[in-house]
Amino acid sequence: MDLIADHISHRFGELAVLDDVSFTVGSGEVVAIVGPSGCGKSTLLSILGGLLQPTSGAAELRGAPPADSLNPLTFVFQDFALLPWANVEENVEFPLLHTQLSAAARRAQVDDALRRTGLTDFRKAHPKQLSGGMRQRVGISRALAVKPAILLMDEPLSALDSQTRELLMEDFVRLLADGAMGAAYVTHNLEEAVRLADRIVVLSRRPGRIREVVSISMTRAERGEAAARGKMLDLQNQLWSLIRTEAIDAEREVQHA
Ligand SMILES: Nc1ncnc2c1ncn2[C@@H]1O[C@H](COP(=O)(O)OP(=O)(O)OP(=O)(O)O)[C@@H](O)[C@H]1O
Repeated sequence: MDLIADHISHRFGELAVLDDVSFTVGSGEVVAIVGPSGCGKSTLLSILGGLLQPTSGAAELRGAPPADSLNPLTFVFQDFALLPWANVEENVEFPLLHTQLSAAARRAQVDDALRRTGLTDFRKAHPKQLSGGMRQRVGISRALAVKPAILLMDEPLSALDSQTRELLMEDFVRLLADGAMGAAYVTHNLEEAVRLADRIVVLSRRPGRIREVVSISMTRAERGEAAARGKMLDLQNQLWSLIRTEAIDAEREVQHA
């Protein structure tokens, strides 16, 4: 199943936020979306997920979803968005409650999602008992429970310290390895983009237009190897050189606002 951004433009009143953005997230593909602060990345993700109607253009899904998918597009949020009063398994089961699934089928799906994120032993814990990294694993597990075709991730690791972020990136590499699930991945962090994405959409400052689409030819497994470090840094520098001037302008604009 493909997710298509088809000539998307968006305004909030007078404020032009996105300008004619088109790209495709192919089946099993990870597309990172990077760009200066305020260039419209989160707005674009909301449009892709159907939460917001663009001023013009459209977000479209093409092709059949996986047979057992309850929700082909599923969000993973920066702040985890967990229910504080519910334990881990209840949080993961939550999106399944109003589906046709039997209690036994729900249980099987929750068990599978918990296993894939290493949370089986934490199923009775409450969010406040968990570290930030484990909370985000619950957020990811909840997304996996509906068997999505494409994850929509908005800065999923930015609330985490650098070591936890590294571990979660390894989790993502593992979860994405079989190519069954794709992702649109909004991030400020160019290391995450280079490590996880097949292609990186670089937006200009607001109104966000596509400046460039950078393809990463190495496999994700290769990128984790020490020998790839130099190449990875080159790619990050290439991205930073595309963004830097506009990031400075965007920062000044925010400070003067
Ligand atoms: N609901 C809204 N109403 C009005 N303006 C909005 C709304 N949501 C976002 N904006 C504005 O639209 C612009 C783009 O916001 P958005 O959050 O999409 O950018 P971003 O690239 O994700 O930002 P950041 O990099 O800081 O996370 C910003 O100027 C923001 O203030």
